[in-house]
Amino acid sequence: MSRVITFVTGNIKKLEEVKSILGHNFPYELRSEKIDLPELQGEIDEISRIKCKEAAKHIKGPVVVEDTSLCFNALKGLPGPYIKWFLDKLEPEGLHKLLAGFEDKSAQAICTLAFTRDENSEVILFQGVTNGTIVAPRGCRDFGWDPIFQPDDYDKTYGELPKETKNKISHRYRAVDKLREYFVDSKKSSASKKS
Ligand SMILES: O=c1nc[nH]c2c1ncn2[C@H]1C[C@H](O)[C@@H](COP(=O)(O)OP(=O)(O)OP(=O)(O)O)O1
Ligand SMILES: [Mg+2]
Repeated sequence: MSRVITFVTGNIKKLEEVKSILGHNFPYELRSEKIDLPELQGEIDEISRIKCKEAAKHIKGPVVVEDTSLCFNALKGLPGPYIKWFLDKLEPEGLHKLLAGFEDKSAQAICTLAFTRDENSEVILFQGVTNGTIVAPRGCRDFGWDPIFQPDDYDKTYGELPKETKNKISHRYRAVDKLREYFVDSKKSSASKKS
């Protein structure tokens, strides 16, 4: 496989986090391309697979895409993959208020990375989940719903935690770590085949 993988995303904050989590310990060059890909309705895995195929059609080479869901347990997993549209209209305050009538404020942040070599290859998914609680907004408002998501075992929201801490425990960290492992291992086995 060529040494370049293109990360197709319209979200600069995601890109920053993925690059910082990957660090220098990744055997491929990650380039980014900003394309607003269609995201169909459906289940998380299916949305990611189709988004990835779409990206591969544009790039004509190895691509990775990312889709982030925020699932409220009291709402049986909604907003889930539709979090972007809920956030745009309701802002973090309104998202928190959605749960006003419910005792259960627990939620799951889910990052799904989808990789394919090209349009006709299979799509491989790497998923990371971080459990937490939805709270009234606190902290930095730079990135999406960070101010209302308080990960389990922490008394601060993603928006209050230092970036380095978020990047060690986040849904994105857990997904990127699986992807890195996959590529580091596949690099090792192709190197050993050559020798
Ligand atoms: O760690 C995060 N902390 C807080 N907010 C976050 C995070 N990660 C994604 N988000 C927001 C961005 C978007 O409002 C929605 C996911 O939607 P999602 O379609 O995956 O992202 P997007 O459209 O911004 O970028 P892309 O071009 O990669 O699809 O949640
Ligand atoms: Mg999107």
